[in-house]
This record gives sequence, C-alpha cells and structure tokens, in this order.
Amino acid sequence: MAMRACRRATPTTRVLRQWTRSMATMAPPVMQDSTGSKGPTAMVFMNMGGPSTTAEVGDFLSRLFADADLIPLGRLQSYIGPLISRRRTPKIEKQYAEIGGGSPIRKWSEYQAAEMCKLLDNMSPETAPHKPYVAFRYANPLTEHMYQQLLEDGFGGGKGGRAVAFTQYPQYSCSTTGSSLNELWKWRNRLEGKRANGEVEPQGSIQWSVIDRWPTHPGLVEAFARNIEATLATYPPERRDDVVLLFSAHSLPMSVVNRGDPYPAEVAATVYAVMQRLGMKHKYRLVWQSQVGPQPWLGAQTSDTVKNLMKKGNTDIILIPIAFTSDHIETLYELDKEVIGEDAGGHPGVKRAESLNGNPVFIQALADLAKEHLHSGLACSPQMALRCPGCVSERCLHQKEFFAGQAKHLQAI
Ligand SMILES: C=CC1=C(C)c2cc3[nH]c(cc4nc(cc5[nH]c(cc1n2)c(C)c5CCC(=O)O)C(CCC(=O)O)=C4C)c(C)c3C=C
Ligand code: FES
Ligand SMILES: [Fe+2]
Repeated sequence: MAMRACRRATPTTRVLRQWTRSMATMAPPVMQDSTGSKGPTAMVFMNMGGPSTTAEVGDFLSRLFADADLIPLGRLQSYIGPLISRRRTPKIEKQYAEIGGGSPIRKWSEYQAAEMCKLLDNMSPETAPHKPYVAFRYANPLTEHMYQQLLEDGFGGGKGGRAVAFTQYPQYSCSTTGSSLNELWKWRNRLEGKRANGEVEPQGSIQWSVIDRWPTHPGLVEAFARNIEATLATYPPERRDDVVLLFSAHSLPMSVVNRGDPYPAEVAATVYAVMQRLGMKHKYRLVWQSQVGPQPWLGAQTSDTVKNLMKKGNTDIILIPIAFTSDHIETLYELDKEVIGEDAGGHPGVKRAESLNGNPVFIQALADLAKEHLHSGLACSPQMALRCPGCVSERCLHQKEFFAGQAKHLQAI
C-alpha cells in the first residue's frame, strides 16, 4: 500500500516525466558535430519565481524566508524563517487570489526562454541547438529540478556540455542574482561529478558561464522605451509633454545598500539610458516599492511619491516597473490595485506602462545578449568577481571563484 502511494505521480513528477519524454529525443552534448556546431547549449533562465497557484504560496514564502542571502536571520534562520512565512501566508494568499490565483512568472519565463532559443538557433548556428530551461529560487521549477533535468538530458555527468546561467534580473543584486548563483553552485556541487573521495570531478562536468547583468543593453532600453511611448500616446497631445515618468523598482533594505550592493546604481543606469533614448523630454524620478518588515529600506517609496505628486497637482503620471521583466504581484497587485487604484483614487491620469512579458523587441534583446555572450568567450562579467565591500559570506566567495574560474574551460567559437 505504502509502496503504491509512493509511486503515484504528483503533478510535479508528471510534468517532469512528460518533459523528460519530450527531451529524450535530444542528442547528447557533443563539443563539435559534423555541421561544426558546438551545441547543444543549455540556456538557463534564473529568477526568483512565484507561486503559480495560491496553494503554492506557503512553500514559496517558506523557501524565501529560509534564504540567508535574501533575509539573513543568523543562527535562528531555521526557526524564525518558518514562523514569519507561516504568519505571512494568509495575507499573501489573498493578494495572489486577487491577481487571478497565482503569479504569471512561470508562464512568462518559459515562453521567453523558448522563444529566445528559437531565435538563437538561427542567429548562432555555431552553438545550436539551444535548449531552454527555467530555474527558480523559491518556486517550481526549482534549481535542483532544473539541474537534474540537465543531467537527464545528457549534459554533464561525465559527458560535458555547455550551459549558460542567464539571470532574468537585468540589474545585479546579491539578494537576487547572487542568491540564484549561490543556489546553482550548491546544486552543481551536490549533483555533479563527485568522486568517491568527495572531490568534484572537473572533467565531463557542465561548463558554465553566466550572463550576470545587462542593465543598459540597447535592446532592453528599446523595449522599455517603446512601452513608455505607447502609454504616453494614450494622453491627449496637449498634456503629453507634462506627464511625469515614475520608474519603480523593488527596494532594498539599507543594510544591503550599505554593504555595497550594486543594484541601486545599476537600476539608476537603466533609468538614465531609457531617459536618454526618450530624448530627456520628460520629468522623471526613480522610486522604490515593496518594502517588507520594520527595518529601514531605500526610498523614496513609490506609493508616497504618487500621493505627493498628486497633492502638488501632477495628476498625469506613468509608473514604469524597471527592475523586473514580466508581470508579478508587485505590478499586478501593488502598483495596479494599491498605488493606482487606492493611493491615486483611481485617477485616470495615473497609468502603468506594460511589463515586457512577451514583447518581441524584448525577446530579440534576450537573443542578441545571449549571442554576444556565447561568442565572447567570457565566463561572467569582470564586475561579478568583485565582492561587496561589506560581504562576509563564504558562499559568495566560493561561488564567484567557481563561476569566474570556468573561463579556463570555455572554448572559443
Ligand atoms: C529586482 C527585484 C527584487 C529585489 C531586489 C528583491 C529584494 C528583496 N525582496 C525581499 C523580500 C520579499 N520579496 C518578495 C516577493 C517578491 N520580490 C520580488 C523581486 C525582488 N525582490 C518579486 C518579483 C516578488 C514577487 C514574486 C511574484 O510572485 O510575483 C516577498 C514575498 C511577498 C511578501 O511577503 O511580501 C518578500 C518577503 C527582500 C528582503 C529583498 C532584499 C533583501
Ligand atoms: S553580499 Fe555581495 S558579494 Fe557577498
Ligand atoms: Fe522581493
């Protein structure tokens, strides 16, 4: 009886089995085939993920509050983390219920990765075929499942093969991309090429490289600019030039900012590049949203800013989510329902630019960026090797050494 219960497929295992079957026809990694291609190349989209259904909110939050790279709770992490996540679950479940019952991050990530790979197969035959994977930090498909899938698909496990960890956060923060890379590095060590004596086998394991940041990539800037222009076009021409552009990014605790995290500077770089592309024709500000808990966070807060601007008579405002590439609870609930709906009193002049989601200009940008990376021979950006001035994390140290050290295994194309 117990055996039968164990064998019954859960929705997750069913999806994994179907996926495994569909991937079974894939050729195992070869370094050079008769067409001269060095593919297949695994393109792994890394992001935090979100609960696809309200039933997954509890697990999502418990993983999130267990992550010491995001929320460091010291030696009490494994005790306090679950307490906070359990207390927070009902409130967050309600928010996901209000945006249609779950986060669309998985749908968009899988679509973006698959569409980018189709473009890349034409643009970079030298590294084709490109195989899309998604690795989430706190929701399915989790990093460990993605890694197991890579091995089942014939990458690594003594056979080698090339994989690119492509962060879907355009701006680098140690709490986001850094955490995903620490997780990837952890599972790489657990799942790949351990010898009996515990040493990691360098031969025949996956050759990793990382696209770790892309805050001012011209394609990204173009995609943001076009969405802003489309929203500007909805205002009467005589009001258009006076619309205030309010770029909104997820905030960081001041403790993270003061540790020297690169994210605030990189978000500001994106904003400036978009403003330059728009000809610097509008008033604008970069503001910060989604603060959690009692400690000080980077401001000014998005919701306060909208209220203050409106008090001062600026009632034509476009909110632009600038640090995330698809819709999620922060755009669909916090901006659309709380800021635009309640704080702005539903004023028709306060609008939001669409998220990048399935925008073809954005998907092309992802492909351009991936091609540039694959042909660069770089393991990661030079910037990734430098730790935050205030970093004391051994995980960061070893993870950065590992990924930067992959340069010696990468072959020129
Ligand atoms: C660039 C994006 C993000 C940064 C930087 C970021 C930092 C950060 N976040 C928390 C705490 C929480 N974040 C939560 C949800 C959440 N965070 C982001 C993005 C960034 N976070 C997104 C897109 C989401 C929602 C995902 C979705 O399903 O749509 C949550 C959970 C929700 C809640 O309880 O309010 C927490 C908690 C910290 C502490 C932090 C920096 C250190
Ligand atoms: S916290 Fe930034 S490198 Fe460790
Ligand atoms: Fe967050």
